[in-house]
Amino acid sequence: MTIALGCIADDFTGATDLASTLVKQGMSVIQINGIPKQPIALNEAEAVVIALKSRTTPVEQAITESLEALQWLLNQGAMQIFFKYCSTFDSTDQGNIGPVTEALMYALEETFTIACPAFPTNGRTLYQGHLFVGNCLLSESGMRDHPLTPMRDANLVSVLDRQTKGNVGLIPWTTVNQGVTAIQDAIKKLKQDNIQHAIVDAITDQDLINIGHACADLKLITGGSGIAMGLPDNFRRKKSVGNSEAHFPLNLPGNTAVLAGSCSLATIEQVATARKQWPAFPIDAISLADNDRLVDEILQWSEQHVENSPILIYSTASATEVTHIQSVLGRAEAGEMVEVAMGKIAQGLLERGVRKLVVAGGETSGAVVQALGVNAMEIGPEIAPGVPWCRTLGDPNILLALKSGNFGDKHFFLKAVEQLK
Ligand SMILES: Nc1ncnc2c1ncn2[C@@H]1O[C@H](COP(=O)(O)OP(=O)(O)OP(=O)(O)O)[C@@H](O)[C@H]1O
Ligand SMILES: O=C(O)[C@@H](O)C(=O)CO
Repeated sequence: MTIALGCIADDFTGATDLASTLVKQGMSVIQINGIPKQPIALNEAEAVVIALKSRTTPVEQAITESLEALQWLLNQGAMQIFFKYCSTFDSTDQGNIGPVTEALMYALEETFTIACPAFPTNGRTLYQGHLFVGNCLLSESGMRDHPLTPMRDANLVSVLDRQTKGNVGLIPWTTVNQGVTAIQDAIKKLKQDNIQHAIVDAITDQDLINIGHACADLKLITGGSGIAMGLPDNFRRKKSVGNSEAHFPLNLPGNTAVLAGSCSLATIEQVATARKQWPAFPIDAISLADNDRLVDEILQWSEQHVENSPILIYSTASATEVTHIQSVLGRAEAGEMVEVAMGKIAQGLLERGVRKLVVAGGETSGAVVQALGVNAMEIGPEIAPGVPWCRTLGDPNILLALKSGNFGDKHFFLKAVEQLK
């Protein structure tokens, strides 16, 4: 059995977001964390999402890993490749979206692709090439102050142009709104005009479905999870996928914990709400650098509470606090240090009987999933748009919810735990 769609996600929360979108559209999907080192039972999966932690790694490393993932997916028979990045286009002028896209295009001998991060259900829309988050431009949203990829330009044609060797064009909403044939004609015209990348406007789910249908014959599609909504239909038309429903019970015995390493605005609110209900431990990043016993202290603290209640452990801090911490420790160093600590805390929590774990933040989720050695997961019920519960395949046997920093309303952590009852 070969797979139909092969996906490469540049972070772990993004991967579950995409996998959940495909599952909701009736595809059977497995998420694999990292490039598989051994054969993995694909259990008749129609799509595989390989989760990488390549959003903020050095460009060359992101390219190498993405190409390895590509080769693995092609070896499984993938007929189309999807490169998933963040709905807020998280990247820097050096990359990694542009360089990874171009490396994948070269390897696939493809001369054209689209870039569409829109995700209207979560407030990300694209108009005239400009990305909006809710009612403000990306550059005026909380993403302005992201700890690793501050986004200060909302014009994605310019942003992508700075990251690519090829030429970047636009398929505007006036075209997208005319439907599939108009989008296909625009793609033909852009190709004739020697354009290699098109930012594609999208405001509604119907726009995304039409764009997905119009791109049935592209070897590579890039974007957020929204654009994947139309893809299962393309394969269904070719009779290469069926209509599956993913369900598994959320009744695993064991303790429950939430680890938040995201400093995004939605997570800040979610932490503020949950800490009023549950025992909570704030991690001070500067103390983490000074005190090499802090992780052990946190785990000792967890032992006093975790049998009786879900617990929350968070490094989440405001933009002002993060700026201060980064001025003391360095941007990358602070991020890395908190991620390593979160990985060790997650390992310690599993040793203390935690079997249900919510993690907030893509980089944080990557660090935690890698520390726990979770190789693959299947996708279960959604807690909020873009965030499903997942069940690990193999050891350790746990339930995981990997939440993108800015997803979910302020009750998200409480809702996630409520679903376990
Ligand atoms: N208090 C802090 N000070 C400085 N850096 C921090 C702090 N807390 C967390 N970090 C780092 O900030 C980064 C947050 O990125 P992460 O991807 O986990 O969250 P996010 O960007 O909000 O989520 P997503 O990528 O899903 O949108 C991580 O590298 C994390 O270690
Ligand atoms: O697209 C999104 O916003 C998310 O899936 C994500 O990638 C956050 O890291």
